[in-house]
Amino acid sequence: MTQLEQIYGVEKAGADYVGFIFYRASPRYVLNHLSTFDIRDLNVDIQRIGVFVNEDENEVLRIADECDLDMVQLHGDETPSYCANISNHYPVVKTFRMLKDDNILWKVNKYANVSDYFLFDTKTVQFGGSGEKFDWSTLVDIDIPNPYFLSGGIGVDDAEAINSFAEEIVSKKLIAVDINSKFELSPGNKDVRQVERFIVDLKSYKK
Ligand SMILES: O=C(O)c1ccccc1NCC(=O)[C@H](O)[C@H](O)COP(=O)(O)O
Repeated sequence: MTQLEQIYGVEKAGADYVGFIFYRASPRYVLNHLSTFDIRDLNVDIQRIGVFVNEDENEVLRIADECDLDMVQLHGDETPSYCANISNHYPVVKTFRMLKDDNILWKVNKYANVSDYFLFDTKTVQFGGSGEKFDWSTLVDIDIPNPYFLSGGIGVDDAEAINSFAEEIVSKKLIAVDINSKFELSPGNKDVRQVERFIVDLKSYKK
């Protein structure tokens, strides 16, 4: 998210989290649009997640403090000891950027005790926000140790497939669906009406 009005819009639509990209190379780099104090002073009842890519640890903590973030999402090649240091201060969402034949458990197990949540995304040179679909069927039958976010190219027409995935045993630990570029008019400019429609489609499953 990069625009205050849209943050209030997605909160009203029922989103549980909003994400802010603190990676300078991203077209969604939030500090080109909002200040850390804008983020801190948001009057929302919604969790604020800061997304970082291979950032200096002290800088992550400085920004998280200044914005009063609720969680830190580590979307690069951060090591388990890096995650452990950050998780002494903030809940950590560790992202795994997956290739088709990756051994998922081998990748995630060493992060189980040093992060609170996992997030599965597609591996691309952009790190994130690529719109490339992650094949979540690769998670079925795997005993994922931590609660996780599903991500990677999710669009408004995926609600039905996600609702089916939610029937799988592996989805017991699925806590949220992370949406991004497929809900944009341009990078960082969200289509709030599409977000509303998607949330209605997902919540109709929950009822
Ligand atoms: O969105 C970005 O520009 C970005 C850049 C670098 C690291 C992470 C980034 N986004 C983080 C996310 O969690 C995205 O929502 C996730 O990659 C999925 O994006 P999309 O494939 O566009 O749905």
